[in-house]
Amino acid sequence: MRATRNSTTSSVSDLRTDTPPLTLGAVQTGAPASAPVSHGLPDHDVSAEGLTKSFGKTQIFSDVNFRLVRGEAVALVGANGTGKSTLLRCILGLIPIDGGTVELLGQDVSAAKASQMRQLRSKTGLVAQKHNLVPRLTVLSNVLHGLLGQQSGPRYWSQSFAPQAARDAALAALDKVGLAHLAGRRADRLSGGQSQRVAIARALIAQPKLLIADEPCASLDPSAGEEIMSMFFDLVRSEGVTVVFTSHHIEHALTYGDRVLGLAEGKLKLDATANSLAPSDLRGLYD
Ligand SMILES: Nc1ncnc2c1ncn2[C@@H]1O[C@H](COP(=O)(O)OP(=O)(O)OP(=O)(O)O)[C@@H](O)[C@H]1O
Repeated sequence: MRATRNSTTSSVSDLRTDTPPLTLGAVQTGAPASAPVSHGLPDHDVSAEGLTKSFGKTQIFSDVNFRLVRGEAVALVGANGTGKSTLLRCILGLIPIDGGTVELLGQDVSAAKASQMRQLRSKTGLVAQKHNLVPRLTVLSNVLHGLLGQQSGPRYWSQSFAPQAARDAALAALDKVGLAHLAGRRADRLSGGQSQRVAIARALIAQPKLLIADEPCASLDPSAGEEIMSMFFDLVRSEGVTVVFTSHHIEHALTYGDRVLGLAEGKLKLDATANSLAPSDLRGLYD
């Protein structure tokens, strides 16, 4: 837990007024445009410049700009329907964008060929609110599914046929989430919290560079949700994975995020380090 928070940052409770965006640009922690590169690779895993997205005639957001530094955990917050999931889908190249650019792991997503997108997806993982496990398959087989982006063919994800190395990796991933003892259980015999742990193991087995977590504990009761959040962030931090997560809990955003991005009224209204914010600074974003 973060010990103290400085609440000197202006409040966002006035987001519905015409006041300028709270801190956008002022406390930006992402790498600046001219940031040096190390080993020929950019030191950010995701960047968006002038990102604009509409569905039909409805503009969801426009001119969104940010950079996510490698290894940081970024909370994406905003009221229902402000476009958080849409932004995550744009980052992953799952839906076309209408303006600007998104760079994912050094690749312009809009310009990527299908083979490049496959490669990118094998380096990214998704943990969603609904865990989407295959109910009739074992826990181990479900975790092996996480290798699908890297290996083709059913042999790599069937518990019976997967190579020993893949099964060992799946067991190791299950061990990390405390569920190795349930490897042989059918997924539909798990509790909600256990299912989400399996989903996390499935995302981690591929050793992703970037993990997107869309409300990872929204379907769980508060105590299971706390356990999942704490375990998930311990794991991703120990493995140095860059994470973008959405949450409707202000405390989760501030506790688990290094940085908070806030969407409101079709704009990125907030980009600030978590330890510069107090809960009251975020309340306006959730209204
Ligand atoms: N495929 C789509 N076609 C048309 N409209 C869409 C589509 N996907 C999302 N929308 C609309 O875009 C807006 C943003 O949706 P999105 O799911 O990104 O919001 P959100 O901030 O993630 O919401 P929540 O917090 O409730 O999950 C909503 O008005 C939604 O109805």
